[in-house]
Amino acid sequence: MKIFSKEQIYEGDKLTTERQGIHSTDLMERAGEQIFNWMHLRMQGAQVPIHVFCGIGNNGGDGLVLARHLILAGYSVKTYVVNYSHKRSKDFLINYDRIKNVTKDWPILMESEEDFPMIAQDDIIVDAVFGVGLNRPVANWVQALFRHFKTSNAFTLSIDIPSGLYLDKTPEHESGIVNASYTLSFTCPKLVFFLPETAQFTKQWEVLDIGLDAEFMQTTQTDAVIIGKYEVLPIYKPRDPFSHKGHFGHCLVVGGSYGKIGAVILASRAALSSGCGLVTSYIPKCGYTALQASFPEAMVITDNDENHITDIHFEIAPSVIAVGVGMGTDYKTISALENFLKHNNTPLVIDADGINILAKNQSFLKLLPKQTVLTPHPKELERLIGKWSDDFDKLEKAKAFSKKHDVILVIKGAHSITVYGNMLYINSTGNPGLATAGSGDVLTGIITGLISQGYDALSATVFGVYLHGKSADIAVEDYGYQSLIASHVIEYFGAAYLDLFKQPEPVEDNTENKKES
Ligand SMILES: NC(=O)C1=CN([C@@H]2O[C@H](COP(=O)(O)OP(=O)(O)OC[C@H]3O[C@@H](n4cnc5c(N)ncnc54)[C@H](OP(=O)(O)O)[C@@H]3O)[C@@H](O)[C@H]2O)[C@@H](O)CC1
Ligand SMILES: [K+]
Repeated sequence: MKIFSKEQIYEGDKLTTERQGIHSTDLMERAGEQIFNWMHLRMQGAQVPIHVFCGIGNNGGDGLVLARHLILAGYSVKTYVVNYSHKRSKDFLINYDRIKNVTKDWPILMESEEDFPMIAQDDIIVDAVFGVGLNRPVANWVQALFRHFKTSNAFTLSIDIPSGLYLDKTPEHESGIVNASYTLSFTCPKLVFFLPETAQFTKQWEVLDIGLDAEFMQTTQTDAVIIGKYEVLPIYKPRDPFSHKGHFGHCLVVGGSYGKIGAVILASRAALSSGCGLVTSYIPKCGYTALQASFPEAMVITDNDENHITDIHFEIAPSVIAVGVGMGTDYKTISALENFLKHNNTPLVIDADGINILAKNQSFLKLLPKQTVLTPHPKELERLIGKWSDDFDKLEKAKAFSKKHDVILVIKGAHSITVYGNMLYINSTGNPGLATAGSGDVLTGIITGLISQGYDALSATVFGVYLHGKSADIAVEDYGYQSLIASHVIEYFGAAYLDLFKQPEPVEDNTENKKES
């Protein structure tokens, strides 16, 4: 699913009215009606007090349309205008008149804290104060209103975006943002729903289709995409019934150190379970028995050193090499990595201490083959690209780093984001159960295994991140968040692959994107 920019949203709006021969007020009517239908389906006429807070722009206009429909359907509604500016939008004013014609009274005007109404815990708040048009800090009294929403503990439904969130930057003050229980977003989800600093402001979200022009939706290129089943299905390579293991490549996993051989076992098993033909693990001597005993499908090459990788030298011709899991940053390992990189032309996936070594020795970066995949967690990313001031700055720095070194970066997190050049691929699968030892090693193995099967590095990364999360989503049904461990994620890969061909999820459902409340 595409994530449109602010400019693209306004452009889509304009094109739709032109091409469908409708007025912008009609589009607003559709938007408000969609929200009404969503609420009506769930509330079935229940007489719960609903407080609809409207701004003075088009987000407020949506709120007025909704309030009118709710009133006409017999709900108990109070409508407020949060009068933060006198510059009212044209479509707001049209709907301001329309609601007056229905209620024979103007909505309640709010201009300061004295105007705040009582809101009981069992009431419903509709937040139509600011939409995507927010472009400067929210006035203090409006921030106080948002705090008033929060302290009421009432269910808060935000229209399009929780008010106070910008589309393209991190807000100045956390207290100036509505804490939405649910957000109904038009046309596409917003990037801020996926970033660590702002994701917390909506517990769940859903996209409502307001019928924007189909050609615009299909042909507009966006620089951010959400990766769900529909996006990965075209990537999937079906198996030829006459294929044999030689067709799916040979992965070499280099890593491990005394006490951290398990990381290599996990990555190697994950590579094989993701479908590669052969796996060889390259480890210090101390891990030989553990690896052979726990993972008999692997072949093993040992370093001359007992406890560390000190030389990366082999006679085989792998199709892809993973480096770094459990490897440590011993000075002999650093020099082994440098020598290896100087001679290597095979595609690489680098994780964990491999990334830490690159971060401290940035001259090694120019030795990487094109489209090397790096899978840092946030701390490793910071070491690699430097500190960032906020999430948007982080993404800009990651893009610049990716372009400069021609690498694919996976920013691991609740919504892992693959960055390549200017593009962001935001993963929709995964759950808090993945915050557990070894889950990163498993991801490294999957991506490596997919590259060895002939997926290009970017497709392998995007698909690998998706499968990793999907496998955890299926496994968590059996283990719960607390008991899920990295090995389970490997065991459930099969189910994750099979899930690709289950009945496709309906677009409205979006269950992959709903967070735990
Ligand atoms: N295609 C779609 O998706 C559709 C979208 N629709 C809806 O339109 C919404 C966008 O509406 P919008 O452009 O009128 O902006 P909105 O957020 O209502 O803000 C209003 C104005 O407030 C101002 N302002 C900004 N910051 C401020 C501040 N801190 N304090 C005070 N004032 C501030 C700023 O005006 P300015 O003063 O800068 O000229 C801004 O324009 C969108 O989210 C969706 O709900 C649907 O109706 C139909 C189809
Ligand atoms: K809003």
